[in-house]
Amino acid sequence: MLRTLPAVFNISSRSLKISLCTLGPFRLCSISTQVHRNSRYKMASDAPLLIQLEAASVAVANKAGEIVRDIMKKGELGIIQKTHIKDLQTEADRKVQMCIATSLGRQFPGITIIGEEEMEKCNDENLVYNGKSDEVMACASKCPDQYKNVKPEQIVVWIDPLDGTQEYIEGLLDHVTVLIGIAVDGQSAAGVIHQPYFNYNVKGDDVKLGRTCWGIKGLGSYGFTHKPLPKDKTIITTTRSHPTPTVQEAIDSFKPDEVLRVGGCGHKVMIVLEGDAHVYLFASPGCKKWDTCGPQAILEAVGGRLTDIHGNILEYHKDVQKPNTAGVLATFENHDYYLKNIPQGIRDQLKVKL
Ligand SMILES: Nc1ncnc2c1ncn2[C@@H]1O[C@H](COP(=O)(O)O)[C@@H](O)[C@H]1OP(=O)(O)O
Ligand SMILES: [Mg+2]
Ligand SMILES: [Mg+2]
Ligand SMILES: [Mg+2]
Repeated sequence: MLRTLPAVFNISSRSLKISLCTLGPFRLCSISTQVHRNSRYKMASDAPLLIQLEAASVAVANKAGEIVRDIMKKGELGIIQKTHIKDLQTEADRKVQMCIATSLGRQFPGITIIGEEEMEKCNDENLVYNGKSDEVMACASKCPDQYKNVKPEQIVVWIDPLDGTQEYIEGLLDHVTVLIGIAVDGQSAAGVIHQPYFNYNVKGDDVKLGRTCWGIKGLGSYGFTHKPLPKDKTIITTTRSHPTPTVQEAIDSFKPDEVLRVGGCGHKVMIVLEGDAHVYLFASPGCKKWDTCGPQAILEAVGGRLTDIHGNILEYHKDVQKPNTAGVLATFENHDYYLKNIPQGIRDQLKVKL
């Protein structure tokens, strides 16, 4: 398997060019496909582009959840190793990325799409989906002023087709999420966290499997409920499958009453959003921009924050360094209190590389 860096998907007006950067000599693989001048896109309601893109992202994330469940049901995960033993990829990672990237790329020519996995030419039109969430489209009139006139060239869509691959492989299915982040002028603006296995171990005929949470900064976040955090203790959520001594040292510095060790960036941000942990702390460069762009928008749309461990706002323009080299700190409230708590020794170990 070619070990690749993320593909950058630039969709020009008439053809779809996929440039793949590999660890070896740079390989430009351009696949020209007639991009449907999507009449629906042209004649679409006069909802702002950002609203339409978020609506399409919610809809395609639900479709992606079906793919994730179908592949698990079939049991042929097609696991391969990327850069190291804890950096795996399955057929679900590959297929979901193709589904989301192709579906959004065809509907919204001119946007930039960056995915975690390598892109191959779409070989199955059943993967292409151009629905839009009614719930999101109904918010068109409430689109925040700063996003009303956003143009395609201002947008970068960050796709983590399957966050929590390690846990998916190990069968910890409720740790798995599908993440879509929408950045405008390099700043996280909107996001989708889809949980394909939400409720999967709840019995009952009318139990709905799967859940999609979404949010737009300046508008709000939907699909979950937040309960007040306990005042008499500190609960931290952090990695279960990528621990390092620095990650542990940072956690110890908070003297937590409880540590929830679970997989997935999206899953841990959901834990913070729902009020089950005061802080998500990952003092490691392991997370990438596709892990954080979407969850950050949803969190910030309800007053939370997601920064690196120095408190810097993460950048999401198309040329940004993909790894979040200075870690992740996410809170629903009191972000500065937790930031101040991180020892200088930890900060010195995790430098920002833009
Ligand atoms: N060392 C690493 N190598 C590869 N991916 C990592 C690493 N650390 C974190 N990640 C990515 O960040 C996510 C959050 O980390 P964790 O689950 O350990 O809390 C992981 O699910 C994984 O995303 P992905 O599963 O999409 O590859
Ligand atoms: Mg991965
Ligand atoms: Mg991920
Ligand atoms: Mg992933």
